Amino acid sequence: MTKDRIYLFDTTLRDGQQTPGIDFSVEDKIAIAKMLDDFGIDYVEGGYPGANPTDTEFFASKRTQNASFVAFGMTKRAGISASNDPGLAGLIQASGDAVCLVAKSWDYHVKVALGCSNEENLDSISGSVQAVIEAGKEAMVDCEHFFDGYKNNRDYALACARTAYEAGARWIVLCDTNGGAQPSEIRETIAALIAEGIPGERLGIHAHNDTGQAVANSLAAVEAGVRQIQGTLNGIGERCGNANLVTLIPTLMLKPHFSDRFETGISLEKLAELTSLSHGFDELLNRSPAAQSPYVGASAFATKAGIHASALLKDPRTYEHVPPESVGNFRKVMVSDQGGKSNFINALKRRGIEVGKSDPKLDKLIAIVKEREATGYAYEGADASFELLAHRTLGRVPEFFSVTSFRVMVERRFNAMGQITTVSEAVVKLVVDGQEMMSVAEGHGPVNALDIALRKDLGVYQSEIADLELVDYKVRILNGGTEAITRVLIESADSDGGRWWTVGVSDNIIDASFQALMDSVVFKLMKNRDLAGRIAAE
Ligand SMILES: CC(=O)SCCNC(=O)CCNC(=O)[C@H](O)C(C)(C)COP(=O)(O)OP(=O)(O)OC[C@H]1O[C@@H](n2cnc3c(N)ncnc32)[C@H](O)[C@@H]1OP(=O)(O)O
Ligand SMILES: CC(=O)C(=O)O
Repeated sequence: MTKDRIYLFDTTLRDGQQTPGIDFSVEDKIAIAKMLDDFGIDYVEGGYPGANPTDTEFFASKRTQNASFVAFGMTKRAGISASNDPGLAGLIQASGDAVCLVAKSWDYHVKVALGCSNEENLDSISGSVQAVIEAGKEAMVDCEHFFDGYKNNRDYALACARTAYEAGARWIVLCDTNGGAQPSEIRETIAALIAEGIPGERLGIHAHNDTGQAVANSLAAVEAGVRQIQGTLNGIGERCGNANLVTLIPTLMLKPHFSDRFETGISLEKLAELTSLSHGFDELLNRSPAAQSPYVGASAFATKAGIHASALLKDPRTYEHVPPESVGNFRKVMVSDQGGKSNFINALKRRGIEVGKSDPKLDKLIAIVKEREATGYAYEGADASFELLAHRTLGRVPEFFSVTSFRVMVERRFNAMGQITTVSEAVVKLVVDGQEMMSVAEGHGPVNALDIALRKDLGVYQSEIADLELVDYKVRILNGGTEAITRVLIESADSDGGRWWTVGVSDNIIDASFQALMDSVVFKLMKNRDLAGRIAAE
């Protein structure tokens, strides 16, 4: 059976740019356009040339090799011809293969926002589309507020779509601009439009997520007959965002309900890069990927529940709707107080630690983890501390060094210039190879001072930890008040590209930090000896 082609249109660089808090530079835009182009997106909408210096510079040359490069802008103003409208001229002259024109399709907006007659708006649509086509470019029209317009004045909304179609627009894109439409309304409206003679292969959908249904509305539109979907990476966009292409693409490609009938321009090999595309984009935005994102989140294929882990290990299909590797993600069976033996055996096996299901040491490890989690530890986010605990319980951690005591002082005083200054100093006493040593250090804060002192002189091990770096430090107060229990999580990295998390818990923040720092250093020494850190994918 031949499949219908679904065209994917990305508006990350245009509607995504309208997200509060997001402001791309030209360099960002170049990098994102390349990511989208390499991935196999059909249309990359780059922005609004002429609206601001960034977009104008971005459109100085074509920024995609395979994807169609699209300039966005509004239809010509009423009362002037297309050739006399400087805004439209700027769009047409900008580098790019296509122009996407935003046009009013709700008569209320024509009256209130444009202040012209309904006929003048229709004339702006046809005149602008014709001007784009005459310039040798593909024209498409984003019918703004189409679904609201259809509810309020069906005939006028249809007239706008028909005018764009008859003027030769390749795509007439139906926009749920305010994001309030429901899937059933989308389906019914599109069916009516197709019944009026505008074919589905010329229709697109642009859905906003104000009721959390942008993806559902886009899929409903496809079921109703549209063949172009507009959306953004990770669902960014104005207000609550746009339809998330990172969710839509795997649904179209992996769910038989869609994949039996439709195909996209993306290969299955590229689909396996989806998680890296999504996370790479978050990296560029300087934000952490959302753990619960469908398909690509760190939790998308994770389980803490013992019953789930047990079944997953027998056959992953028991608790997975698609194979994680199909989207470049991976299965994660975590250890926590929600886990049973299967979680632990699997987590240990991944780290190269074999233990039998009936080994009493396994029961002991599970009991320790559950007991510690009850007091505030969280091993699911502290892989290295879990691994060390497992090695210790199974009796396999060398005694590299021991800390006999530490002391941390924080002093607030006036400096020589008479300004108030806060100084942190730490003293650590430890025994390495039978030799007692003492290190003193000052730091930006008490934890920093302690870290520097601990790692200042580790005797024979000093050169081994030279490339150890602390890259993140998180503190969580587990119950209120100044005598609260504190959980500290530390992320460490080394020059091999290794990254690991350690945890400490105490009613004293310095003590909690010390535990996490100690685990980090010991883990590094174990890792250097290939005794830890050999984590295999599940
Ligand atoms: C639903 C959407 O997401 S549509 C995209 C929205 N995105 C943006 O607006 C981002 C980029 N926009 C901009 O930088 C500016 O709006 C510009 C540069 C395009 C225009 O700036 P200005 O000329 O100062 O106009 P301003 O932004 O104040 O108002 C928009 C004008 O366009 C008119 N207009 C709006 N939509 C259309 C349309 N589809 N066709 C013709 N004219 C339109 C409005 O009536 C208004 O005209 P007025 O100034 O005579 O009242
Ligand atoms: C065009 C557009 O972004 C909208 O109508 O939402």
